[in-house]
Amino acid sequence: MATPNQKRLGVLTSGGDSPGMNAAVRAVVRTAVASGWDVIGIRRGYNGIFTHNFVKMNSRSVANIIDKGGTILGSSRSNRFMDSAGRADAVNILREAGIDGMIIIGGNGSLTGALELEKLGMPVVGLPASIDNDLVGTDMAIGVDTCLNTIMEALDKIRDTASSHHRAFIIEVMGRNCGYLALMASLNGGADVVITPDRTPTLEEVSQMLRQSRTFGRSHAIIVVAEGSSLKSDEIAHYLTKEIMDYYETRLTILGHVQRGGSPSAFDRIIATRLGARAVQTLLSGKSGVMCGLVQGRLCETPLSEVVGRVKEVDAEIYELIRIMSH
Ligand SMILES: Nc1ncnc2c1ncn2[C@@H]1O[C@H](COP(=O)(O)OP(=O)(O)OP(=O)(O)O)[C@@H](O)[C@H]1O
Ligand SMILES: O=P(O)(O)OC[C@H]1O[C@](O)(CO)[C@@H](O)[C@@H]1O
Ligand SMILES: [Mg+2]
Repeated sequence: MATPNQKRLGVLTSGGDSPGMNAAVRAVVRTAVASGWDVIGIRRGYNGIFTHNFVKMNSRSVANIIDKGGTILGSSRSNRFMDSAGRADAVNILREAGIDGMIIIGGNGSLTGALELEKLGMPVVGLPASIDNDLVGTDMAIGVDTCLNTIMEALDKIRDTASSHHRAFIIEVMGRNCGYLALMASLNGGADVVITPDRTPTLEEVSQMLRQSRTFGRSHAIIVVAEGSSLKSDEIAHYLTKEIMDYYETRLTILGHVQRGGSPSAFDRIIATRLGARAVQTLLSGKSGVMCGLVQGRLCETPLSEVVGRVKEVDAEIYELIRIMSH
C-alpha cells in the first residue's frame, strides 16, 4: 500500500507492441521507485483500466526484461477508450485506484488517447513507441531502429536469392500511413524502387525504372512497398509478372509481423531508458500533457496537442539518394 502522502504512478503500453517497450517500462518503474513513487502497471493497454487489470510493480518486477521484445504489460487496441463515455469511466477507475499520474507508452493513437485523459484532469506524460516512426516530436520512436534492422536482415537474405535467380522481388513493409520504414529500408537494403504513400509511381513507371536498372547491368531488382501506399504490392506483382517476364521473374514477399518482434537494438534500449526516466522526471516536475522525445540528439518535451493528428514528414532528399544508389 502507498503511504498517505506517497504519490502513485500508473503505466501502460498501448497499440502495436514495439521492441524497447520493456526497456521503457523498466526505466519508468525504476526511476519512479527511486523518486519515492508507488507504481501500478496496467495490463493490456487502455482495456486493462476497464478490467481493473492492475499490478503493483517494484524494481524487481522489471528485472531481466531490458533485452525482451514485446511488452510484459501486454497491449491492445481499445474500442471502449475511443468513446468519450468510456474515457470518463476510465478516469474514474484510475482515480478510485488512487492513481495521481499516468505514463502512456505507445504510438500516435495511444498518445491521442493520452491527450484525452489529460483533458479529463489526469496528469499524463507520453512516450513514443511504435515501429511506424510517424510521430511528430521525436526523430526516432522506440522500436524503429530494431525494426529497421529486422527489415535489413530480410532484404539481405532476399537479395541473395534474387540475384541467384535473376528475379524481381516486391517486398511489402509495415508503417501504416507513413513511408519511413520503406524509405530507410530501401536506403540500407539497396532497393531499386521505393513506393510510399507520399510518392506512388504508376505501374508503367515502376516497369520503366526496372527496365532502366537492367541497362545498368543489375542481376536482380528489389522494390520496397510501404503497406499504406495506394498502389498495392499484389497489384505490382501481378502487373510485373506479365510486363517484365522477358528478363525478370517476379516474386512477392510480405514481411508482416516479424517486423514488430525481437530483442531491442542497443539504440532502442538507450532511448527507451533515457526517455522512460525523463518521463517520470517530467511528471514529477509538475508538467503534464506532453510527450518526451529525442530531437537532434537531445531529450525534449512536445505538447501532446502538437503531436496528435499529424504524420511526421519524411526527408524528401532520401528518395533522390535511393535513385542514385540504385545505378
Ligand atoms: N482519437 C482517439 N481518442 C482516444 N483514444 C484513442 C484515439 N485513437 C486511438 N486511441 C486509443 O489508442 C489505442 C491505440 O491506438 P492505435 O491502434 O492507433 O495504435 P498506436 O498507439 O498508434 O500504435 P501503433 O500505430 O504503433 O500500432 C486505440 O485502440 C485506442 O484505445
Ligand atoms: O498488429 P495489427 O493490429 O494487425 O496492426 C498492424 C499495424 O500495426 C503496426 O505494425 C504498428 O502500427 C503497423 O505498421 C501495422 O499497420
Ligand atoms: Mg499508430
